[in-house]
Amino acid sequence: MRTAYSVETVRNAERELMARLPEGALMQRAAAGLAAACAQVLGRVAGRVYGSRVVLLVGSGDNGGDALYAGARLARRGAGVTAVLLAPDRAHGGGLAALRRAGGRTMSGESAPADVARADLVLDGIVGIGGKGGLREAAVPLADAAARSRAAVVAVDLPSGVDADTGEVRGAVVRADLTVTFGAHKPGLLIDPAREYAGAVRLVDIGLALPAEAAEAEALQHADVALLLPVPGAESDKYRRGVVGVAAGSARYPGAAVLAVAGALRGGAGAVRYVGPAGDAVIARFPETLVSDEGPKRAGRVQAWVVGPGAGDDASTVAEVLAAEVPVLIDADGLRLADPEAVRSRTAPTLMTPHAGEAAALLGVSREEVEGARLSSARELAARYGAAVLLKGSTTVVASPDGGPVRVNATGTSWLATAGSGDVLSGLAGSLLATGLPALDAGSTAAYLHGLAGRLAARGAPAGAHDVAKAIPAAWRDVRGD
Ligand SMILES: NC(=O)C1=CN([C@@H]2O[C@H](COP(=O)(O)OP(=O)(O)OC[C@H]3O[C@@H](n4cnc5c(N)ncnc54)[C@H](OP(=O)(O)O)[C@@H]3O)[C@@H](O)[C@H]2O)[C@@H](O)CC1
Ligand SMILES: [K+]
Repeated sequence: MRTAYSVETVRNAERELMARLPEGALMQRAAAGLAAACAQVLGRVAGRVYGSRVVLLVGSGDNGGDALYAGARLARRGAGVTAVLLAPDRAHGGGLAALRRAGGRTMSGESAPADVARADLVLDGIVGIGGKGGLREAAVPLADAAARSRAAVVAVDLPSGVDADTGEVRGAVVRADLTVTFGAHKPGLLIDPAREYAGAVRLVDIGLALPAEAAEAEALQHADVALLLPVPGAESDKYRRGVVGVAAGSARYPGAAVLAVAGALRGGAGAVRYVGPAGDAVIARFPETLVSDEGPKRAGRVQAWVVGPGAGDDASTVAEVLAAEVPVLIDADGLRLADPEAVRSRTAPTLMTPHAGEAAALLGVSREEVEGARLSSARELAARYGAAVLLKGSTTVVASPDGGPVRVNATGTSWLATAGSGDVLSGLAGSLLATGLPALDAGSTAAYLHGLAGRLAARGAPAGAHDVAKAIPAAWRDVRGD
């Protein structure tokens, strides 16, 4: 699990640890890890540290201090290190002295872009967790020069200018190839749009003790998902494995039903019941489906429902499903048709799976606002509806109605932005709900498998939603290491 903590939590842990350590010890740990990472990068881009050209972009806080001390370590190994001081009279004194002792030189910002252009490595120490808003004006030409240069850009703690707590980006920011972060991941390193600017992320342990219950966001990894995946025991029959009901599709959109069933069949439930007008299309493709056209109430027992994909304007089916006392996943048209009060008053878990446009409509804001503030949008929707919310997109986030860390999915790929891919995801997540996984686990596990399946199906070329569904078993095997 990659776990991210808020700036406040990190600062508290830092204070506690600092009180027990000699002054400056934490910064030395950070700088040592940072310098080691930079040395590796230099090995790749310049062949070696000795003789390579390093430019440090140094702001007025401790983030700049980290950069200066790391620069000093690289200078001692023979790198030519130049520190560009954005606020010369406020740069970290100890760091500056260390760099000068090691033979590094300093300069102010104006003539720096030329040096940046010639560098092998640019170390972004403009601002870290103490930053507010995007980059200030003086730093923008340097960030631009770094982006244009062939240098590798390594961000200290965070790409400067991004919001550490939310992943929001307001204004100019540094684009890094690698971010070396200290003590803990920050939510902004896991959530788009900020995540995209961080490049690869490496965590340097500096000994902070972070309370698990204070986590703000977490990203599942293979091992976590492997533990969550339901595996049938020797005693299982199809009913014990769970039956998922899919109420989806319409005469106009039969494909949504087929794709939701395609996902549901690969999500671990023992059987899939389909209810709706697309039964013939579903059976033609998946003869193992139990089909009925008598509505959800009369369909027979299920352990979870999926409602909404391709539903058109069929509000009564949505209402009927919401009245069921089993977990319900609401997607697509169902999100628009569901009565908010009926969702809020449900006693069994509900999982809503909007994309940014659907979330925006439910929140009464623009799509851009949701895309720029994924974390708060998902949390806000979850609180309003008393439901778990899986907000799909460049980073899929899943928020619980009762707070706690959001799950952030790291497996997504832009190849998944294809028609019908959401229908597959809803079937898959509903199937996992039917096996008994809680909504947060079902949603995040489904997003993980779905992302992986998307990658496996695409392998760098366009793939249709049905290809993604077909690749789910391979994703499952990959996660379990079979
Ligand atoms: N936590 C830990 O355990 C450890 C933390 N460590 C390190 O300390 C870092 C935090 O240091 P920090 O607190 O000094 O804040 P930092 O990020 O340098 O920024 C503050 C300065 O930036 C300025 N500034 C603000 N906004 C700006 C903007 N948009 N654009 C430009 N400038 C802006 C602001 O200026 P002012 O507003 O005062 O004019 C202020 O002077 C942390 O990220 C990590 O690297 C490690 O060394 C060891 C362990
Ligand atoms: K930085």
